[in-house]
Formats: sequence, C-alpha cells, structure tokens
Amino acid sequence: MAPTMSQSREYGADSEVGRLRTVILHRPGPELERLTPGNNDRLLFDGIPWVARAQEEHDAFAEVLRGRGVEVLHLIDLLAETLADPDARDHVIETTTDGSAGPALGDAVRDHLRGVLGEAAPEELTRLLVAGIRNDELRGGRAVHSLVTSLLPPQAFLVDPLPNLLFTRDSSVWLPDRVLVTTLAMRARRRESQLTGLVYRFHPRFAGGRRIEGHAHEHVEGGDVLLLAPGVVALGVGERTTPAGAERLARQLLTAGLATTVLAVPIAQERATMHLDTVCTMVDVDRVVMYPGVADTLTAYAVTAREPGSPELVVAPPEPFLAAAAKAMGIERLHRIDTGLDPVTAEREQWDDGNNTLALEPGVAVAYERNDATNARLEEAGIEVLRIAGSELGSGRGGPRCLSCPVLRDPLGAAG
Ligand SMILES: NC(=O)NCCC[C@H](N)C(=O)O
Repeated sequence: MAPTMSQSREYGADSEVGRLRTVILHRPGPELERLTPGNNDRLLFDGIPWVARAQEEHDAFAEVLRGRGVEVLHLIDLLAETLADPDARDHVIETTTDGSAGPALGDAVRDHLRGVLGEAAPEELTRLLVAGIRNDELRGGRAVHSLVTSLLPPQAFLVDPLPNLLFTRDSSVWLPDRVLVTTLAMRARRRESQLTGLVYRFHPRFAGGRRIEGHAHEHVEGGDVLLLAPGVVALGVGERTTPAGAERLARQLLTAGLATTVLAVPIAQERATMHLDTVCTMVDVDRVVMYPGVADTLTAYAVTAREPGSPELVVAPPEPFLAAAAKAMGIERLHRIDTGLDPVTAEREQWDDGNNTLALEPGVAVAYERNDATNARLEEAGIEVLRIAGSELGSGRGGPRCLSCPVLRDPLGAAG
C-alpha cells in the first residue's frame, strides 16, 4: 500500500525548533475549487485562490522540507488508508451526517447520504469528505426525493467542503509523547479534527499511541499552542482558543507532567490575530519573530500546578509576555526580531504571515518570500530563511507554520 503505512511508533515534539523529522501537510485539492465570492467568508478564506498555483506553491514547500531531510506525510493519504478500516468508516459516516458539525439534513437525505458514503471506496470516501457534496451533485447521482433537496438551492452543501484542511497546524498538536486532537472554534472547521482524530485512532502508524482529546465546547486550536521550550507551553487565548479551552489544556499538560509552566496569552479577537502564531513564532531556542504592534502590550498569565501532578492550578498575575516566557524557560532573555521595518510595513507583513514561520532546526526557518522586510531582518539576525511562494496559499490567511503539523522533532539538546 501507500508508503505512509508502518508500525506504530513513538512520535512527538517538545519544542518549536528541535530538528524537524516528520510533518503532516495537506496539498490543496478540489475543496478549494468550492470557494466562491458568496461563501469564502463563511469558509474563512479572504479571497478565491487560483488552485493550480496553490498546488504548485504547496509542492514547492513540500520539496523544501524534503530537501532538508524531513519526511512529509500527506493527510489525504493517511485518511484514505484510515478509511480502509470498517470501524473508522462507520464512525466518520455517522459524525458527518449527524448534523453536529454540518448542515441539518433531515431523515431522507441523511439515510441517502449514509448509503452513498458507505458504498464509496476509501479514496472516494476521502474525496467526498474533504471536497464536500452539493445538493445538485446528490440529485445528479441516484435521485433522492426529499423536501430538503427540493427546497435547498442546487449549490447548497449537504456536506461542507474543508478548504482549511490546508492548515494542518490547527486540528492536532504533537506534544512530547502524545497528540492533542483539538476542537476547533469555527463551525467551518469543526469536521477537520473529526478527521485527524480518526487518523490518530485508526491508522496503523499511530493506532495505540497516546492521545488527548479536546472538549467539544472548550475550544483549542493548534495555532494558539507554542512549545516555547521543553516543559513550557504558551497558549494564545482569543478568537479561537477560549479561556476554558486554555484552562482545560493547561490542566491536562500540568497533571500529565508534559509542562511545568503554561503561559496563557490573551490576544485580540480579530481576524488578523486569530492565533498566537499570527503574531509570534520561534526561530531559535531563544529568539522569536514578533509583530511589534503587540510586542510591548502582550501579557501572559503563568499557570502552574499547586503540587507536581495536582489538578489544582495556580494562576499568577499577568506579566509582559517576553519576560514571563524567559522566566519560565530559565533563560535570561527571549529575544525578539520584529516584523517589518516601520509600522505600516509591519502591519502589511503581519497580515501576510510574516510572523508565521516554521523552524526546521534552531536558526533555520521557512517563510513566505513576499515578506521582504521581515525576512531581511531575520537574515540580519543570522537566521537562515528558506523562502517559499505563498501568494495563493496565503489567501486563507496562514503561513508555513499554519500549513504544517510537526509529528516528530528531535528533543532539544539532542545531536542533529
Ligand atoms: N495557525 C493558523 O494561524 N492557521 C491559519 C488558519 C487560517 C484559516 N483560514 C482560519 O481562519 O482558520
């Protein structure tokens, strides 16, 4: 079968910058062709991407990673392999049609869809789950006579497409020895972690490994989770990750001994700063690239366990983020490299994901080429910048970090 199959083994990451070994990406596909001016806002894209060019940009990104020795797994292959398992199929067909994360279908359409999905081979089932199913597509196949299909417009989705699957960062997060399956805040993205959860539960490569499941109503998104150093995790709290989601995850990390300090970092609830990684990512063990528009105002609440392993949390008063992070990391300073040169350039480059870099090892980061000023600053600071094109990929508002889910990084301090 496809090369992604192998025995279950240990994966994980304890930092943002340990040498990257294995990553999950999603090459954009037919789900992007579903975006129209009428639905792109609801589906969380800021424009209508040119799909073929987005695929070229993505292929080039994957090539840069492979060129640096990173194993690239494609989510679509993992999913198709997972959906060879009858239990995984039953599970996903139920959750896709039960109305919990998609449109309400009514009995007739639900039964019909269950039949259609149930008969699809794994690859076709994967395509249907990712690209979605429109009302007129159902009519075009075996007819279903229902009030719902009669009244809904032909182009209404019965199963929503998942264009944001591209941003594999958000639907799961690898911690030192286990994976967190997140619960996404926006309705347009909720089904994504149903799919990643399925992969981690049923795929032979991951089955039997340890998982933390998020809580349905206490949202956490991977773009808000920064592994600042072994034992120190920052959690953005804003448009996506909620205070309750952050508290739950902090407790899970602290009681499991996966962290000694969790920093809860409030961020503005705005599109431009939807996740912590839109304003700050790590490019070295003690350096971040950061949006100057928030650098001086960002604060952090340090959360620790009352006793090691205790679920009782102690929350310290807020402190400036960089100082709180350095203290928790046990370093003198967490150095900041600013986005852009002046406030206007900084704002433009922050919007275009200049802050959203993916570190491949300490001092080496993938970044969108368009952010000239930020990339020049990174290079002046001695960071090796691997530039990729992202004019189409970025139309969903996400950069190299958002586009990638690190599955295995070398622990910090291990020989590279
Ligand atoms: N970690 C990230 O910042 N991910 C980017 C997510 C973009 C996506 N269009 C969204 O709005 O959720």
